[in-house]
Amino acid sequence: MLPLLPFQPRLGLRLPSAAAAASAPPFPPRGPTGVVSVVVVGRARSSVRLTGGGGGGRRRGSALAMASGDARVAGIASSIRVIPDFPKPGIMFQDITTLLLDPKAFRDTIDLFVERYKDQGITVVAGVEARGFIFGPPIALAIGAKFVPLRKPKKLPGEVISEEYSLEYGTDKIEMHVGAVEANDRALVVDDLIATGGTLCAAVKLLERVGAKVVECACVIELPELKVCFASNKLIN
Ligand SMILES: O=P(O)(O)OC[C@H]1O[C@H](OP(=O)(O)OP(=O)(O)O)[C@H](O)[C@@H]1O
Ligand SMILES: Nc1ncnc2[nH]cnc12
Repeated sequence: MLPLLPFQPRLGLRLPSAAAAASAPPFPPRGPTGVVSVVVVGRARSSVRLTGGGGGGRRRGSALAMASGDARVAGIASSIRVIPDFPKPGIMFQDITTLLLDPKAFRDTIDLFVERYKDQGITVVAGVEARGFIFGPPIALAIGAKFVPLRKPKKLPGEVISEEYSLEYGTDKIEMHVGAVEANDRALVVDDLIATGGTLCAAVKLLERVGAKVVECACVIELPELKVCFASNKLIN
C-alpha cells in the first residue's frame, strides 16, 4: 500500500454526519426538468448548484449525495490519497490509484453505483478519459449496459464528434465515436471526480447532441472548494 499523507481528512470525499444522512436527498433523485444531476459518493455540498431546464428560467437544484449514511463510504474515503502541488503548485490532487490498491474499497465503490443504477433502464455508460475508464466498465457490465469511452483528442480511430471544455488546470477536449450512442439510449456519465464541472458538461453535451437522454452523472469525488453550475448544460461560475 502506498503511504497516505498526514494531512487527511481528504478534500474529496467528506464523511457524513448522522444529520446529513437523515436529510439525504430522496432516491431516485427528482431534479427540475432539463437538469442533469451529479451524484457523488459521500456528502455533497449545498453550495453545489445545478441550474437549467425548460422555459428559459434558471432553476436551482443540488448535487446529490449517494450513500452518505453508508458505512462503506468511510473506507472509500480513507483509501484516496491527496498529493499537494500536483500537477501544478496549489493543486491538491486526489489520487484514486490508492483506492485501486484496496480491493474492498474498489469493489465497494462499484457496488454503490451498481446498487443505484441497476434498475434505472440505463443502456449506455459513458466513461470520461482517463479515470472514468476505470470506474465505468465494471458498472456497465454489472447493469447490463454498453460502455462508450469519451476520449481525449485524436485517440479514436473512427468518425467523432467533439466538445471543448475548461479544467481546473487547463483546457481540453473530449471526443466520442459517431454511432456509439443512439437517440434512444439512456446514458450514465461516469468519472472519478468533479472539480469545475467542465468535463461533465462537455460529456453531457456530446451525449445530448446525438439525442441520448442523460439520466445522471456519477462521480466518486467532489472537490468542495469549487462551485459547479449547469445552465442548460453550460457551465457558469
Ligand atoms: O470538473 P473538471 O474541472 O472538469 O475536472 C474533472 C476532470 O479532471 C480530471 O481529469 P483530467 O482532465 O486531469 O484528465 P486525466 O484523467 O486524463 O488525467 C478528472 O479525472 C476529471 O475528468
Ligand atoms: N484536484 C484534482 N485532483 C484530481 N483530479 C483533478 N481534476 C481536476 N482537479 C483535480
